[in-house]
Amino acid sequence: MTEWCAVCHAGATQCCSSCHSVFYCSREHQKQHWKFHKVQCVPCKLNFSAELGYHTVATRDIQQGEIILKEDPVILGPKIVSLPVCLGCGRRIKTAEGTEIYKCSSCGWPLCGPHCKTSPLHVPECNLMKERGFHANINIHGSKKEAAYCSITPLRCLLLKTEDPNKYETIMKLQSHLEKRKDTALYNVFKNNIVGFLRNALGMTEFSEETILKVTAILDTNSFEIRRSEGDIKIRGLYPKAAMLSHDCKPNTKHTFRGSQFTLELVSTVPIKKGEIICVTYTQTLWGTLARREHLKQSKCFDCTCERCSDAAELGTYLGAINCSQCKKSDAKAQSKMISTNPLEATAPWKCEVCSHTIPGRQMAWGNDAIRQEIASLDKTKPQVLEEFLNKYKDALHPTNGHVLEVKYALSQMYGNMQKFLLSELSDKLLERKISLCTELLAVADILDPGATRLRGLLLYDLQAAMVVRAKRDLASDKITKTVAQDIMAESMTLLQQAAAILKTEEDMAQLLADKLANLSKELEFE
Ligand SMILES: C[S@@+](CC[C@H](N)C(=O)[O-])C[C@H]1O[C@@H](n2cnc3c(N)ncnc32)[C@H](O)[C@@H]1O
Repeated sequence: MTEWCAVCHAGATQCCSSCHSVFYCSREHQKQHWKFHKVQCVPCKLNFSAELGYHTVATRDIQQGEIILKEDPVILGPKIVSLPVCLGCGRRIKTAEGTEIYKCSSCGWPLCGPHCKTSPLHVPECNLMKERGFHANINIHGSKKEAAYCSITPLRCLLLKTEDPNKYETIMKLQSHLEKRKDTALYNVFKNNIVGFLRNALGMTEFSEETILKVTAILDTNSFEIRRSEGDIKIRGLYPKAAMLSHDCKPNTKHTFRGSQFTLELVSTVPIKKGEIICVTYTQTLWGTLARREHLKQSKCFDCTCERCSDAAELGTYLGAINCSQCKKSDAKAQSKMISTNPLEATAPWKCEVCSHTIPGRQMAWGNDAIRQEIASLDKTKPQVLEEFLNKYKDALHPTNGHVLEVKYALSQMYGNMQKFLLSELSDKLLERKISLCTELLAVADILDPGATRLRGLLLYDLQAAMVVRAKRDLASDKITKTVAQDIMAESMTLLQQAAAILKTEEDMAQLLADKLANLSKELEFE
């Protein structure tokens, strides 16, 4: 196929080596065009299909760990249901016993302090509320989520209509699924509180109920959740280019949010071939298919049919599986697994792979909900509570069932990291437990969240740290020779280097890992 020069439209002989999607007749024209092209130069392009709608595909082979896209948000704001956050910077507002929280003197919304009053994020809404005579009266109670925040991000989008019409138009072009959402129980609630607040309390009658609900639905369909442990931030943002990424339950990218602008950085976690779809996950990797598909249907209005969802064994991980109660009666050792007879149909019966015992799909869904609620109610500060949970369900749930993995992951993070369970203070038994938890979780992550993913990075980091402590103890008690200890230390160094390569894009981990690598290098030099 003939390509044409982006500058003079003559037949082109060369293309941009970075994105492979713009062509030139000569080096001179490529140089001339760079000042326009550099802002659009990404190794991906937009495609459309009946199944996915708009989605993004690679325009050249992309290596693992490459930055594919950097994008600033067009809007940032609180989530629909949010813990109290500062409307100036997005940080969590914490209330200490007996202390007053700071509130904006103009509009009454909680802020970190006077400096956040003039934040560009907050000024437009603050001016509007002041102008319309609205003063918020929010009482913050500890860590209770506040429904009042639900209107703020839609309000910020609507204010762009006059402040920045181009951004407003970009937002309004995004997919909303409004027709599917409109008559749901959730959107009936939004009619009262978001539409009611904006039109009645703020007098924004220039925006119809339909437009306000559309903006709300666009946010629900396209927002990225922004989590940052540093600064305790959990808000949402709209990134129109990144919003074109489709979902897959085994994604090939990860993303982080950098700096005070919350710039989204999309990084490939595995090598991606030219023409392949570049995807993210809109849900949780360690959830089973029933839970993931239900979440995607509710929040993003589609039925996921990806390779993982279509496979009852979840690519061999058996993440949704339970143990068969009938088989166990005849053979206590058998771990016969029950999996769905049709994973793309939530009500399909589940069947034992060995004895054909079946249970209705609805019963599985109830069981999963009950266990999810039980996990939510567990005291996550006490490892023994989580160990008791695992013990209680060891006969019923398969060892790699998503509920079990969620609790095992929490335990792997507690052992070695929390007060009274610091790595150097762990008993030999608990140290062994930490190593086996990390190893088990890594085996699943290697399949479902492979490559340079945060989950694998954190697990590799934790695993190597525990291996180093165990090797030192074993050497001190003459259980192993110095040569064996050195081999283990070298293996740990390899794991740490892998973790560092994966987590170097994570702002909160980069420095910690650099220090760790330096320390371990010194230890490796030991006699
Ligand atoms: C953030 S938007 C992505 C852009 C969207 N495809 C468009 O055309 O504007 C999310 C929506 O894309 C569609 N989508 C994304 N991933 C999908 C998938 N794996 N299967 C089916 N639809 C998908 C769904 O309609 C979903 O609500």
